[in-house]
Amino acid sequence: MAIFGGLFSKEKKKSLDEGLEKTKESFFTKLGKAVAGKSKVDEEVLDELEEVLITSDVGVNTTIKIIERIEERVARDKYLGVEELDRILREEIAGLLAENNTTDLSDFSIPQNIKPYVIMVVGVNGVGKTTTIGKLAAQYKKKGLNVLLGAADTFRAAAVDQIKLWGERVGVPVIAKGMNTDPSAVAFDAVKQGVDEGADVVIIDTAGRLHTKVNLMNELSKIKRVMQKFIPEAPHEVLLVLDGSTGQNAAIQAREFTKATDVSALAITKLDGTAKGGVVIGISDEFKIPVKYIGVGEKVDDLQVFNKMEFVDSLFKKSL
Ligand SMILES: Nc1nc2c(ncn2[C@@H]2O[C@H](COP(=O)(O)OP(=O)(O)OP(=O)(O)O)[C@@H](O)[C@H]2O)c(=O)[nH]1
Repeated sequence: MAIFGGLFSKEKKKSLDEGLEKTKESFFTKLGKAVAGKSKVDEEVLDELEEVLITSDVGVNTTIKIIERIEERVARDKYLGVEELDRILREEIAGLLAENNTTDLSDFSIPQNIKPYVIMVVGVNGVGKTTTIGKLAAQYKKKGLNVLLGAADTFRAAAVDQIKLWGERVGVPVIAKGMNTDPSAVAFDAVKQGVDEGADVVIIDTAGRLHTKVNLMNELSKIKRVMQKFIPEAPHEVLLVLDGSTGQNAAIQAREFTKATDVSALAITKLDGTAKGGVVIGISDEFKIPVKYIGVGEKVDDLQVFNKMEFVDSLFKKSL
């Protein structure tokens, strides 16, 4: 597979620790300030900790849960030294995420008994949808799967060009009809071709117009209806892409989208360039939909399969 010699970087793959560097740095700086000069975890320290979690984009509801758990521990253990706060916080966050019964993927895999496995990708403009599709296609291709992409984001000419470019880079066919064509017609053709040619995975890009607009939701419903003419169960996955660097905005988008369409998986991108990575904790806690992927860079191999415990471990590992 010569193409991957050039496609996947020869440099050492970016680790999760590297990807979360900014989040970690900011989090521990704030935490350090919060406990400076204190010896035990008391109400004042907990108030400061609450502030640290909220300003780290963990989200209000998840922050309250974490603080309540630590309060219970303080009440139980009577005395907790501030030097234990890191460990306790890590345990409580890990415990909280473990209670969300979503299953983490172990690698980039798709169910073996579904062919083609149809993934419809949704999300607002600029969150990294097309990039995520390209990265996913590359991972599936690397596994020897036949992938086909559908350029159903026909709202902007650049979106069609961008996905075509990814198709060329990765070496997978792209079904496109150009700008302003009917997105459901593109989805129809992509799924039909996927079936005709025995593709393993069909990934459909969709327009990222404002999720509050009823017409976008109608459009997504139409795309679904049309592909269901070929495969009644399609799409097998609706992947919502969120931009992690927008912090709480990403959580708001997740709420809006999940109300409007049956999202079945989440991808949170751009964690490398931000100190707002705490948003992943809030989103993993709040939604019963699995966070399947996280983006930690622009390169093709900077998409990682999300693992809750690895994420928490990495967040609390202080140095690289
Ligand atoms: N640093 C970083 N940049 C990313 C990541 N994922 C995507 N990007 C960048 O984010 C920008 C937007 O990504 P696109 O894939 O064009 O986003 P989109 O949602 O398809 O946007 P539209 O095509 O405008 O709808 C691009 O410059 C990507 O390279 C990531 O994980 N880390």
